[in-house]
Amino acid sequence: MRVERLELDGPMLLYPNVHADDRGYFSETLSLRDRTCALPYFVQENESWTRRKGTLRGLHFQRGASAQAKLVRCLTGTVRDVIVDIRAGSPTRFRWLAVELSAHDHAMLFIPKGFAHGFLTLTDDVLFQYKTDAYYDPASEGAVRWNDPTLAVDWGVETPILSPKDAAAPFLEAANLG
Ligand SMILES: Cc1cn([C@H]2C[C@H](O)[C@@H](COP(=O)(O)OP(=O)(O)O[C@H]3O[C@@H](C)C(=O)[C@@H](O)[C@H]3O)O2)c(=O)[nH]c1=O
Repeated sequence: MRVERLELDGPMLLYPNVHADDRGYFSETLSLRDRTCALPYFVQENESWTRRKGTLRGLHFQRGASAQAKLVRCLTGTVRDVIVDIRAGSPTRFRWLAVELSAHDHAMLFIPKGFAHGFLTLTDDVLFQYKTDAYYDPASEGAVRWNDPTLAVDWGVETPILSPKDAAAPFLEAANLG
């Protein structure tokens, strides 16, 4: 596993070893005995499929004791993945970063607790997988509007396809960050 630190403290890009041969490849995408970097114990694995390029899911988080660290990756297609530091007291609070994740480069993004997360599909047919270290808890779900002017995330699109819930998400000043 190769680890690439990012400009915010905590998130990491992880590149598992890939054993290629004539048939294709084999890769251990997660092993609890790999001590290359400290990862939490993941209790839930999620998968979402997105039909259309230009679809945006986010920016989402869970509050308090239900806060989730996530390990995310693309199984088919490519996304622009965005995380926003919403950690109380963090010197980089409200800074965001974006990385491209694609099925081709095998990259996984580790997102610690205390980050809001979203992604924009850059291709049709995106299969996205993520593990979380806390269970889904609808009562503690939070969101910030994708185009919040204070955050000013550069998504590279003006009119993404959104769920009704994400289209109506609160702006940062009204959001309950927990
Ligand atoms: C997140 C989640 C949703 N659901 C249900 C609720 C709802 O009926 C349906 C779709 O939920 P959503 O519209 O919230 O799905 P989606 O917009 O894809 O939400 C996801 O977005 C990305 C960016 C994340 O980081 C995830 O943590 C999650 O918030 O799935 C679960 O059953 N378990 C879960 O863990």
